[in-house]
This record gives sequence, C-alpha cells and structure tokens, in this order.
Amino acid sequence: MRASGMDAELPDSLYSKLNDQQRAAATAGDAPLLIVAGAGTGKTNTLAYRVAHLIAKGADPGRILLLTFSRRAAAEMGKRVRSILESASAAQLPHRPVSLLSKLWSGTFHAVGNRLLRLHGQALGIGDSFTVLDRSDAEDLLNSVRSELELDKGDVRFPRKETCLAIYSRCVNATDTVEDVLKNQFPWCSGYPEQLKKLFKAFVARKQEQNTLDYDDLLLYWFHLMQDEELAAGVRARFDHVLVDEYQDTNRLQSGILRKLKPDGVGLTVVGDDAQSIYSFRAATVHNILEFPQHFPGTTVAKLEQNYRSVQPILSATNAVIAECPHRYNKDLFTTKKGGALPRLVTVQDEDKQSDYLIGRILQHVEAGIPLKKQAVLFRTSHHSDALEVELSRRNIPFVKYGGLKFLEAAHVKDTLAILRLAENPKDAISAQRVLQLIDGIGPAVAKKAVQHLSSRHFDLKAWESFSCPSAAWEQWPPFVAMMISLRNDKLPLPDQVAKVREFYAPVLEKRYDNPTVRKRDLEQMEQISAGFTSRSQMLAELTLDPPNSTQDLAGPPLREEDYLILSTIHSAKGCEWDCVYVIHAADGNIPSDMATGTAEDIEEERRLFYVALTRAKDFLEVLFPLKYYAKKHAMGDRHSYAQLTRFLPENVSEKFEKVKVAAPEAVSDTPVRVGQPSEVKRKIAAMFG
Ligand SMILES: Nc1ncnc2c1ncn2[C@@H]1O[C@H](COP(=O)(O)OP(=O)(O)OP(=O)(O)O)[C@@H](O)[C@H]1O
Repeated sequence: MRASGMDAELPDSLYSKLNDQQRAAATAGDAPLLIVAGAGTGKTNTLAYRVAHLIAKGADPGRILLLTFSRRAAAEMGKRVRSILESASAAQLPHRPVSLLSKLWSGTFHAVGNRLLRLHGQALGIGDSFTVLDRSDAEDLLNSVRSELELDKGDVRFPRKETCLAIYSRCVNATDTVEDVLKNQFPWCSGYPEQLKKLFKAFVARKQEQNTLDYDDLLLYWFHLMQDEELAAGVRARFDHVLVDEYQDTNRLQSGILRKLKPDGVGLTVVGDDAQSIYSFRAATVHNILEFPQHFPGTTVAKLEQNYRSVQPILSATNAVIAECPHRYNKDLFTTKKGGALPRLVTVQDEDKQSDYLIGRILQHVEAGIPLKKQAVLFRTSHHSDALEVELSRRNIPFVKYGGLKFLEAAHVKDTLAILRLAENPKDAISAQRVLQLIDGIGPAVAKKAVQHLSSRHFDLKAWESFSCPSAAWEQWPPFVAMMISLRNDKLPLPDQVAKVREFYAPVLEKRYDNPTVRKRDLEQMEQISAGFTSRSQMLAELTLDPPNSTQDLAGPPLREEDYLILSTIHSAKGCEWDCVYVIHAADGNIPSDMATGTAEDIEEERRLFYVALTRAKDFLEVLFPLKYYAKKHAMGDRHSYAQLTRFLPENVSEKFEKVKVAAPEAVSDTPVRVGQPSEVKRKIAAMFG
C-alpha cells in the first residue's frame, strides 16, 4: 500500500496539538477504524490529521478517497491537511507530499459518484456526457411522465409530484420495496402501489432515454457498478484508503457501496456521532454507525470525548438532553472550560415578544464585544424565522440565512443553468422545455414540437435552424439557435460561455422578473465563479450536487466583509459553532415537529436534532419558548392557543438551565378612570358647527 522508501512520520511536535484520544485515532493502523466522536470533540481536525499521517507515511494522495457531507467540508479538510503537512520541514518529509495533494479524491458521495461514473459508466451503458437533474427538474420529469400515463386523471388523491419523488427516492436510498416504503413512511398513499411502480418504471426509462441521472441515480448506479465483481475490482483498485466523515448520516446505499469498496475494511476509516444522526428523511440510518463493527469484523473503535467547544454549564445541559436517548454509543463528554454562564431557558409571551427579547440579547452581546457573525439563531423549519426576519430588517440588523431558498432555486439562476445544461446534453428535455419557453411566443406545445424536431434529427442543435417557430419568436429565434450551437461546441472558456448566455438572457430577465438589478448581479457573479471550474460539465454537476445558498456562499468569505447575524435551520447548522446560540420556538409541535412524530424512531431523531442545535454553542446558549401561538395573523384578532414546552426538556433536564420568564407588559385596566372636574370636551364638540 505504500510507496517504498517513503515511510516517514509527521514530527512529534505536530501531534502534540492533539489530545491522547485524538492522536490514537489519527495514527491507528490499517484495520477498519470507527471513530466515535462526541459533539465538539474535534473530529474534523482528527480526520485531517489522519489523512496527513497516512500521506506522511507514504500513502499516495491520489489513492486516498475522502468522503464528506458537503463540498465546503471537503474544501476545509483539504486546507487543513495541507497546512499540517506544510508544517513539517523538508528534512522531516523528504518526499514533499504537499505537491501531490491536488490528486486527493475528496467530495460528497454524490460528487464522487458523478466522477467515478464518468470514468467507469460506459460499461453500465451511461456515457460520460450525462447531465445531472436537480430535485425540481426530477419532479418535473416525473410529473410529465405521470400526465402521459394519465395516472392522476380523475383522482385528486393521487400523490403530488413532490410526494411521488420522495417515495421513489426513499425506495432507492433505503433499498426498500415500494410496498414497504408506502406502509412505513407514506401510509396515506398506500392505495397506489401498482400505479407508482408503473410511474417509476416509466420515469427510469425516460431518464435513460435522455441520458440524465438524478441525485439518487448517482448513488444507485455507483452501487450497481460495485455489484459487478469485475467492474467493482476496477474501482476498488483506485483506492488504498477510504475515509468517511459524518458517517451517522449515510444511508443503506452508501454503506453498501463502502462494503464493496473495502470488503475487509482494511484501509477504511469512518467518523461520526450517532447522537447527531439527523437525516433519516433522506433515508440515512443511524444503524450504519451502530453496526459498523459487525459489518467489518476486527474494527478498532476509537472514542473522542473531550469537548473543546462548550463551557461546562452548556455541556452539562446538552449531556442531560442526550442522556434521555435510549440507543447510543456511551460517551462521557467532558470539558476543561470550567467557568461560564448557565444556559438560559426563556419563556416569552408570544412570537413578537420572542423577536423583541432576542434582538435585545443579540445587541447586548454585540456591545459586550461579540460580533453578529459569532451569534446564530437556530430553528427547526425555515419559516420559523419569518417574523424575526421582518423585525431584523425593520431595525436594520444585517443577517444571512442558511437553509432557506437556495441560490439554485431562484428562477433566473435555473434559467441560465438550463441553457448551459442543454448545450451540454441536448437530450435533456426538461432543460430544453424551460429554455425554449424563455422565447416570446413559445409555450409548452411549441416547445414540445421543437424538442421532437430535435430528437428526430439526432439531437443536433443545428436542426433548430430549420424549425418553423411562431411569428412572435422570429426575432429571437436565430440568435438563440446560434448561441446554442456555439455553446454546444464548448470551445470558449467557461466564463465566456456564461457571458454569452447573460447577453442573450438580459432582456428576458428584464421582461419577466422583479428586481432585475439584483438578479443580474447574481449572474455576473456566476460568470466570475465559473472561472474556478475545470469544465462545464464539472460546474453543472457540482452546482447541482451541492447547491450553494447564495453566490456569496460560492465565492467564499472575501466578499462578505460586513458583520451579519446568522439565521439557520438546525439541519444547515450541522458542523458549525458560534459563541452565542439562540434556539427559538422550543415548543412541542415545533421541536419535535408535529410532522415527524409518527414513530418512536422519529421522535428520537427530533431529539438528536435538538441536541445538534444546542451543541453548536460555545459560551452562551439560550432556548426560547413562546407561550402563545396565534391562529391567524396577529392583527386579525386574538385567536390563540397555548403551547407546551418541548418534551425534550423535562424537569430533570431543564434544571440544568437558568429559567427566565420575560414578563408581559402591564395590562391596561378596563375600569373607567375618574380624575378631576368633568371635561369641557362634550360642550366643545357640541358647539363645533355653530
Ligand atoms: N486538541 C484540541 N485542542 C484544542 N482545541 C481543539 C482540539 N481539537 C478540536 N479543538 C477545537 O474544538 C472545536 C470543535 O472542533 P470540531 O468543529 O472539529 O468538532 P466536531 O467534532 O466536528 O464537532 P461537531 O460534531 O459537534 O460538529 C473547534 O473549535 C476546534 O478548533
């Protein structure tokens, strides 16, 4: 596994930055390794050290596969590995492995699947030019297949397109049958197994015709690639070491892939925290981490238990929250940060008071020297921050929200990418439909004809030169077709391609959308960002696979110099940490969400979600609980109901918090006020008109 003569060590001084448990994990041998890392115990760093350690000992970076949860995490890990290796001198690491670091295979399962399928997919009958459908494109495709099959005709209860895709996705990722998925996760759709199977079959066939893969396919095809012994051997031969971060959030398909990639587990490292498994709605299963030692006999289990993030009172509270969870690896998380304030459990009258109180506390912390960027407000569901956002805007407090509408979901960004996708893969009918309808006078029917015209002429975009489009489209059509043909050639540098699209698209954008100036700026940024990708297909695949929240998210920190508060869903807060964390809407029905209280397993996942939220805090933690929820808009009247505090804070847990009640403003008395002499007002009014 190692190149001979390169067996070096990282200098001991570098390992001294690790504690004993971290060091044992980073330097463990080649046996299957499970690192069970509690919240805030430095697993990212430990994994980076492990990679650096392997490379220092002679492993070829090009033969290491590092699977992370997001593109950002992969980039961060790469940076850390580089900096660790750079800290060693030439004498200590004579083979200078830093120069080879760009060969490291790193990324999300989906991104790596995409890369491997382009290399090994020929044998599966998928070429290297497939395009990747994002979620909403996949829904649209499924919807059009459903209409063609007339499955929804006359039956208003037939599942909506989003539900159909969710069922399909669950079947794929959990490797379950349609019947089981309907029974366990979608019981209200259980009357339609046969229709759904027919739909999914046609959906799969359609994707194959169009040479498109959706997210789930990237794993599914990779999984099947690994089921064929000969093909699997080819993939296996690429990697000596496979390391997986956030293993608690992998699904059955992903663990199936790993088992074929490293059947005996030699050279396999996984890191995770079973207490932070929060993605079962994407079919992730906490069983993967709990059963890893059974899947890979001879596993070394290394635990990380020293928490470096939170002060003792916060850690005591979060330990108490997770102690209520029945099945887990036992970890004794401890910290040496002994001082610090008790976390607060704050009861407020209602949502408005919650915003008032929260903004007051945030500003107090700013005055005490904690910038907005080091403070985050976390919530279960994206719309939970609506009222707060209005109030923050009113008071001119800048904020950035994670987990809301993604950059790629914005219509103008989708339009632009659809043009590039169509150039990449003219068989991509969903992109074609979208793009064609940007042209005046072209609606769904004409677009369909144009797609048929193209398909009957071998998808050569030149065929559109002879397509007879409606008169309203005459002016735009020739430049549009010329642009498509030129993009298809893929000769221009990527930023020039985006510029070409922008030029064509600017007038469309002006006509169709509000806020054109802001939208145009997004597209300008996309042009700049495109310079960072090596090819058009890489850019399209990566943006689709790991959608950024905004163009700023893509461009990274330098563009964001100003201070701003973070608002985030709990899911999007995974892996992050802030000095002050405020968890809002801690009422039953919100946490646990009443959408997710079907089974005991669902409740446990919600508990873990709550735990993830609380463990993001370093120095200050506040959990806010509004007593009243109004049925409709507040101004419409006072129809409200009383909420219950989240069930995850029973008395034995909430006693770890300082309890604060924010008093309601003094009620105004209805008793008539009688002071002084009778007023002159009545007389004055009576005399007004003479
Ligand atoms: N050996 C160490 N000495 C000092 N600080 C450390 C050490 N290891 C980790 N840290 C710090 O602890 C904090 C938590 O580390 P990190 O974010 O890697 O934790 P994590 O295990 O990924 O947490 P989580 O799973 O909760 O997201 C970071 O601020 C990190 O710099």
